[in-house]
Amino acid sequence: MNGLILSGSKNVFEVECDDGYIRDCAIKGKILKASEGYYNPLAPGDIVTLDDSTLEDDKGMITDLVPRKNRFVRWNIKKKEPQILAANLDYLLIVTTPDNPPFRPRFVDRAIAQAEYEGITPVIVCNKYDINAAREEEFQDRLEVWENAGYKVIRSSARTGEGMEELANLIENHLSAFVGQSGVGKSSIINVLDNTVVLKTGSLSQKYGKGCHTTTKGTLIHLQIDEALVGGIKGTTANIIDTPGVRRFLLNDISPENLALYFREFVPFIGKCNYGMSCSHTHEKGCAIIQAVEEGKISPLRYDSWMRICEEMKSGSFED
Ligand SMILES: Nc1nc2c(ncn2[C@@H]2O[C@H](COP(=O)(O)OP(=O)(O)OP(=O)(O)O)[C@@H](O)[C@H]2O)c(=O)[nH]1
Ligand SMILES: [Zn+2]
Repeated sequence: MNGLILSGSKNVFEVECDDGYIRDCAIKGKILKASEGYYNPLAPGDIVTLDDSTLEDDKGMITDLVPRKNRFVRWNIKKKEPQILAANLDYLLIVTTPDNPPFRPRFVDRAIAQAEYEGITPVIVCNKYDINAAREEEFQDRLEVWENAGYKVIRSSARTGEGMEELANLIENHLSAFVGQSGVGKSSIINVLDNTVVLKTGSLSQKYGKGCHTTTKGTLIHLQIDEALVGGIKGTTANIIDTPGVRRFLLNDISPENLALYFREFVPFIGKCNYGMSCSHTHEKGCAIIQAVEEGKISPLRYDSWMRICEEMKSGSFED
């Protein structure tokens, strides 16, 4: 039988099995090959195979991992290992705010780059759009820069409901993961999309005798989207992985030399510099990327962001 990983830590995983039961499962025998070198072997969104012969009503053993479509990974600076936050995603919803917590465009740019690297579609959800700081020019400019580069930006407020229909229509029938700093409003958004979710997770925990909803680990949640958000249609669902709020988001598996490949609007110019692929795009004469910045084809804000992320990767020191 197969199952879907809802949550888990290093050893025990909550698996929603094809027969509808949710079981606590450990991995049978050695670690899974596909996950060697990672902090966690499995993540919410993973599909696994269970050992039929040892299956109990509430327990089981994981024998295999069904190959992933993609996975969203971050470098876990404390554990010094890459950490898989979610697997098999359709969208990565990068939640940010104009203020409170402070706007961190580079957090968003890093998350976009990592999503591009993994082949996941990133979407920027600018929550708390109701607050005054959202009116500031610098902030508005950034949102436009992302839009001009080809990314979808949803201006949302869990407080006023703005943008919630747009978000609901995007995520319906898909699997998406939220990433963002702590306090940007991920849980609040989920509660607006489905105001029964708290109740539902509560009864689920009760049924299985444990409190499974902590914010320290990612959890896959089945949403029944509020019908008012989807044109009055009942029974619209979406799957969401709520990842723990992170203060910093560090890139994994991407080198400073390759970073430009994951800045979408840089790609048409890569390889066209006078020094070809050995160009560092920082000072060289005849650099196609610098020229694109000068001609307004690449935003100076994104170029600056790219340069700072390159520098922090080389130096190993991170500001925000
Ligand atoms: N003004 C305003 N406040 C909001 C909005 N969304 C959330 N908040 C507030 O922001 C605070 C943090 O919201 P949460 O939903 O707990 O944030 P979170 O991203 O889930 O935080 P973590 O669980 O720590 O990762 C709460 O006090 C919310 O009431 C919004 O759209 N506008
Ligand atoms: Zn160049």
